[in-house]
Amino acid sequence: AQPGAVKPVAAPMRDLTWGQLNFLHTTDTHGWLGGHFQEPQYSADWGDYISFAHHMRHQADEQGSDLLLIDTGDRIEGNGLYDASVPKGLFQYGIYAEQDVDIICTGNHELYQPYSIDREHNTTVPNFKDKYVASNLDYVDPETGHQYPMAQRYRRFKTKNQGFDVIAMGFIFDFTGNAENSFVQRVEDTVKEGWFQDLIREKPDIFVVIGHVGLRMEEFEILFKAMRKENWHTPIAFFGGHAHVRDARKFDSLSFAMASGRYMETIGWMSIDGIKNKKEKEKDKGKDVTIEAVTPTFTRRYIDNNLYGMYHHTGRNESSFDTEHGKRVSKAIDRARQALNLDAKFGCAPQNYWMSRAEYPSKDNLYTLITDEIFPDVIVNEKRRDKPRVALMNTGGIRFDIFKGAFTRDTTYIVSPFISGFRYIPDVPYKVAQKVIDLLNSGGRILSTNGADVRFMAIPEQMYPTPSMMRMEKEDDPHLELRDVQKPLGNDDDDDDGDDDNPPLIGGYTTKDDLGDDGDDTVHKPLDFYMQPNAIQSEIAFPEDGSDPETVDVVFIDFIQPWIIPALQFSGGDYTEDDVQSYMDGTLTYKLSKWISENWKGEC
Ligand SMILES: Nc1ccn([C@@H]2O[C@H](COP(=O)(O)O)[C@@H](O)[C@H]2O)c(=O)n1
Repeated sequence: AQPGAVKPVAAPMRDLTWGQLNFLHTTDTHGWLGGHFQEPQYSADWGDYISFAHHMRHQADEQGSDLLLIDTGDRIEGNGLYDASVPKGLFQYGIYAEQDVDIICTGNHELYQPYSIDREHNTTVPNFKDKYVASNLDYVDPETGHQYPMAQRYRRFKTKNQGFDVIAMGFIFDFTGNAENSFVQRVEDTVKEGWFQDLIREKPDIFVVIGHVGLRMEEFEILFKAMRKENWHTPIAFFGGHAHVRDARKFDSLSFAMASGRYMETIGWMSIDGIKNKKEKEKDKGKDVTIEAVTPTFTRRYIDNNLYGMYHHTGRNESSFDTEHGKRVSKAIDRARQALNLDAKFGCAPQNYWMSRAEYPSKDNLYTLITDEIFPDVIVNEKRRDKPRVALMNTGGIRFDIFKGAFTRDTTYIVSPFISGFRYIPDVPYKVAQKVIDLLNSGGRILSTNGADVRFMAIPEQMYPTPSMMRMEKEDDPHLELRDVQKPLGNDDDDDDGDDDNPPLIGGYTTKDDLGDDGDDTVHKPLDFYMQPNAIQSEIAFPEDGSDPETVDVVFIDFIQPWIIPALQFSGGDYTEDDVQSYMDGTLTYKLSKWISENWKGEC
């Protein structure tokens, strides 16, 4: 773990089940290679993960099973380690590549900016060579316009110990926000491609389909159906991401999918037993047993990313766990963090502000802080200072909670990593402008049928409800309180009895998935979760007498322009992109850090 990170706490643990073929899975790490400094359960860093994987591979070798490492994208954006350097990712790419990942693919965050697409193409793909798979993603050379696969479309290889014949593919969901030097092919089109149709007729021992795809999105279903149509008997293991949740889904008795959370909080574990290789299948045929009888068994665990759990699962301890390689990488992370001055303090948060652990609006809610205190101060165009305005942003633009205490350079990028700025449409009749926020928050179908799916403004966890989310108590409440749903760890361990042999439960993920509710490796106390709106709004410089203004400036974070224009049109405003202008200089990230340094001056 990094110097200064809180130590993990003891907790009741569930063991890992090993099979013939085993996997460790990371996804949506978003630059959190240093781990979580303030949350004990997620405080291991990338160097620790390297040591952990080393011991787990060793264990696999000893017992003659296999272990493969998977990563399903969104490795960048969301932490100072990536975002604070110029150019972005100066240290991140090299540190990440120290882990020996066996199958790796791309996420949407690698594709938002031309720069990060180029880095993927000229750095990550060469770093991982034949381990990188890009089944529906092309790179487009900006100079020549030449379009070609970002990496190989699939990977076929034999596992080290069991000699399983594996065919692996790597997908990204049908993402449309990618920059022009990339091309994402819709999955429904990829499955019609000749190479795909030929490949799924092959008879490997197992297909491993990885993807930056939420398990409840339709892309994996399309792939599953296309594969099963031509290949009834080969097991398929899916690894997904994007939705930032712990989840597992059973497609049929031979196919299983898991997703492993976000931000280096979770390391996914899947094991498969009962896979038959070619020789065994032939033997069965001799005994007149048909290959239809092959029924693999799948298990899954969501490992909390901390040293307590890593020691537990490897049977090691403080003196026997670290490898030289792991230690070297932890040190490299520390050096990079220092070079980037990530601990530089902008201010002291007077309390915790939660994204979804507190209801919106309420005094502990981070979005309430933004609408009530930050926006009124920072959303100002000096030439239009006195003009009444509504200022809108999407809740998905905020990525993490603010904890009481030091708010650092690192925190700034953790909370607000994007480079989005503010635009506006001047002098919109208020009777038009006032309808926009409701359309963004509840006009889902109206906007979505016009190509602006409002789910994609919200935090990823809310986009595709999982069984955890379904465990709701008040279904018709718009600010739904979910009990027992997965939520990150809290430090509210009020049960603490100080008894280490029987450790008290600490708040954290209590995942429910298609296999049940025993997936988390750490038994947690559940935390509350409140659904948040897709977008939030501040009304600024409105008439003091409480009357409605005639017109307002509609100011919005640039990311939501594709929703704002149709919402205005549905509200009766005849606006197009041509009416949009820049409102002020500076990104949300910059405005936020400036506001904090001016307003949270206390000691911490
Ligand atoms: N410039 C951006 C980019 C993304 N968002 C929000 O993030 C969501 C996607 O998050 P993933 O980590 O799951 O890819 C997206 O739907 C937006 O809500 C943003 O606000 N600004």
